[in-house]
Amino acid sequence: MTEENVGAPSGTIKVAVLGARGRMGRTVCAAVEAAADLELVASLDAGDDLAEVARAGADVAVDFTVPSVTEGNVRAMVEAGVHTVVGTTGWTEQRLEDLRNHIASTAGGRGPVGVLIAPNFGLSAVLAMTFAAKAARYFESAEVVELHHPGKVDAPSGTARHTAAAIARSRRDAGLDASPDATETGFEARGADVDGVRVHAVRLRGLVAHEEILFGNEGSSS
Ligand SMILES: NC(=O)C1=CN([C@@H]2O[C@H](COP(=O)(O)OP(=O)(O)OC[C@H]3O[C@@H](n4cnc5c(N)ncnc54)[C@H](O)[C@@H]3O)[C@@H](O)[C@H]2O)C=CC1
Ligand SMILES: O=C(O)C1=N[C@H](C(=O)O)C[C@H](O)C1
Repeated sequence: MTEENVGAPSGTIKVAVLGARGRMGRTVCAAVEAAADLELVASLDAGDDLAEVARAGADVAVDFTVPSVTEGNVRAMVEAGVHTVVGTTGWTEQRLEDLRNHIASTAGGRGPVGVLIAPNFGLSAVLAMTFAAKAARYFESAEVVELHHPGKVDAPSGTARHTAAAIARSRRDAGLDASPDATETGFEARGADVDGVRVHAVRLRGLVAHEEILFGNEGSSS
């Protein structure tokens, strides 16, 4: 075995895609079909039978569906012993905790099951979240603005929620107080409160996905 293929899978990985007719699902199907070491064995969308994933012998399922169904899908995959990668947003801390408990209490006939849930796989988004968490401790004020296409069903975006939660954690660890805010009326114009960080969601035809992370101190904002 050469150094390059240490840890590489010994054979082709069989992949099922849930939400296969959607924007991301179609992209994932195309990427799987283009990869030499992956095989697309099932492409499911709304109304299809999830049991097809196990019947097709999938090793891994990729879920890009909608927030209202993703948790049920993942539970079904865990019960079928299929590892799952989830890009679908809408997960809350409570839903994640419930899923952890479900995984722990489900004896998978095919051994331990891994589940990866990420609201964004984009390099720029992951770096932005990392840098935001680092910067947060140095600023009195922090707010997040996300801008998306009008077909998006959840608000704020999963990425914005994740960003705000990371900023909030960093502020707590640094012992910072709440961001200053003298608002007395019109709270509905101040965005969602995610762990004490205000998050604003814009929906505009022509946009795809953007995020702005704003920090401010007296005399210095970015
Ligand atoms: N993690 C990431 O990097 C990214 C995450 N997303 C998230 O992924 C999700 C999907 O986004 P899009 O592809 O743009 O949405 P979309 O609306 O284009 O596709 C969703 C698909 O799921 C299908 N679906 C609905 N119920 C289903 C069920 N019970 N079983 C199987 N399929 C079902 C729909 O028919 C549709 O084809 C959203 O939550 C979005 O926020 C989107 C882009 C990147
Ligand atoms: O629905 C989308 O389009 C996107 N959703 C994800 C999110 O909610 O963060 C990721 C990206 O913003 C695109």
